[in-house]
Amino acid sequence: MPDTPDVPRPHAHVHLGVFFQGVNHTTIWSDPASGSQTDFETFRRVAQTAERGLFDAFFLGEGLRLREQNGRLHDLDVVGRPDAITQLAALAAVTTHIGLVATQNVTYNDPADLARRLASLDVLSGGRAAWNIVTTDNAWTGENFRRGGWLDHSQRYTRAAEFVRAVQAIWDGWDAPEPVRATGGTLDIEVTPTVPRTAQGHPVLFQAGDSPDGRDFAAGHAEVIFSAHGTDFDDALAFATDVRARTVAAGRPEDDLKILPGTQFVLAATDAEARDKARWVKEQQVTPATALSLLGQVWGEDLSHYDPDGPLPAHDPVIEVIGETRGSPRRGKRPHEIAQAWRARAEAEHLTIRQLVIAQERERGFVGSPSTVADELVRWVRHGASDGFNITPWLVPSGLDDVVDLLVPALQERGAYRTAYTGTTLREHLGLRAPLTHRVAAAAQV
Ligand SMILES: Cc1cc2nc3c(=O)[nH]c(=O)nc-3n(C[C@H](O)[C@H](O)[C@H](O)COP(=O)(O)O)c2cc1C
Repeated sequence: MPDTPDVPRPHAHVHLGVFFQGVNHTTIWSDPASGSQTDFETFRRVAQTAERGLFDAFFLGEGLRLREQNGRLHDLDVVGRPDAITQLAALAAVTTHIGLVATQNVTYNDPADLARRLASLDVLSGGRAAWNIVTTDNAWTGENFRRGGWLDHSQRYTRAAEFVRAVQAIWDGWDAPEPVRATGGTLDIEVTPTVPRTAQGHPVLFQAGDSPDGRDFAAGHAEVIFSAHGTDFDDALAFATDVRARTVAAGRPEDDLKILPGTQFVLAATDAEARDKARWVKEQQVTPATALSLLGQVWGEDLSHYDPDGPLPAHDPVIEVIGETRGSPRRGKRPHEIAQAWRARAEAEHLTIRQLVIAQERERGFVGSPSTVADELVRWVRHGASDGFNITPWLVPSGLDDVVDLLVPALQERGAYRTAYTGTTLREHLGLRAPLTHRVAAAAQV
């Protein structure tokens, strides 16, 4: 790619992570080749494949309580996933370079405990750990914890900032003469650090949360932002531009915060074949049970006795608003309006329940031959729409094989992907500077 102002980052490389989604219907769990979402063998194969592909990181989300709909579990197709830090500790033993990212929330954890567990993972993995900081957007998780309930949106980010400052102080305070004291509206603690400093200073800080408060929090504290802007270039560029402006406003260089959107790749020998495959993937993702479960969220009742290959319910939804707190991506929206639009579409296009739910599924990610997708990824990073991608394979554990065997070489041919790991820590893989608190401390000493 030529060195022109039209290409603002002509030498930028693509960073890749793999997002193992333990629940949700992005992964096809019904395929005969699918592994179990709780079996270590599935995690091991995905992590080792990603490491073979020289990925920066293996990434796990977190859910401390199963999703519910009208008092019933409604995780789609599979239910339950093991604790992230425990899984990653096991993976540290069977990998050598890949970063290990644990999503952990700040609403229900405690800083001293979480600082210790994350630092332990970082020490034991030789500086490969990261913490994806989330606030958790549902109330029912709070019922699991002694504080009960949850915090409202702005309080969650106040708590997040106090929590992260406390954790960093604990990590940085390892050799300090006095215990670390951290106070604020949501905490008041005095901690003697228990784990030595790590090979990368301290774990890398990721963040996932998309509101203005969430973006400001990332701009102030995080080193990588995991976003949901991973399908449309213009949308991703607008997000990246906004986040970089916030990073500069927080007094940091704009490239201090790397942007890795979650996304999905469907690859085949030709673009046309990939489009056919993408249609098939979408159909497999929405199983009959998933179609009825997603429909039930809109109607506000259990519709599992309906025929997924039959028409939509003739009656209206039994709720006025889709519950804020029960794990629906359409939460807060008006079910009567959605039902009306869905019925109209089903009638006009002669769609059954399942066909309609499939048609309503949003596009996710990139579809094409390895060379088409590689060109597109290079365009994204070299035009600043992201620094790379956090890929959710649609099948585990084998769904990453073609990415590593076909897409990675295509990126390497374009000079946009490493050909070997040059460092050992996740901070080095991502090209990050020293932790922010270390730089601030060093500047204060000059
Ligand atoms: C891409 C992305 C991934 C997320 N992953 C998780 C997760 O694994 N566990 C969790 O509890 N919350 C997760 N969240 C939710 C956030 O923690 C946050 O509670 C939610 O986005 C609401 O905050 P916001 O209004 O700032 O976006 C995620 C959010 C985003 C945008």
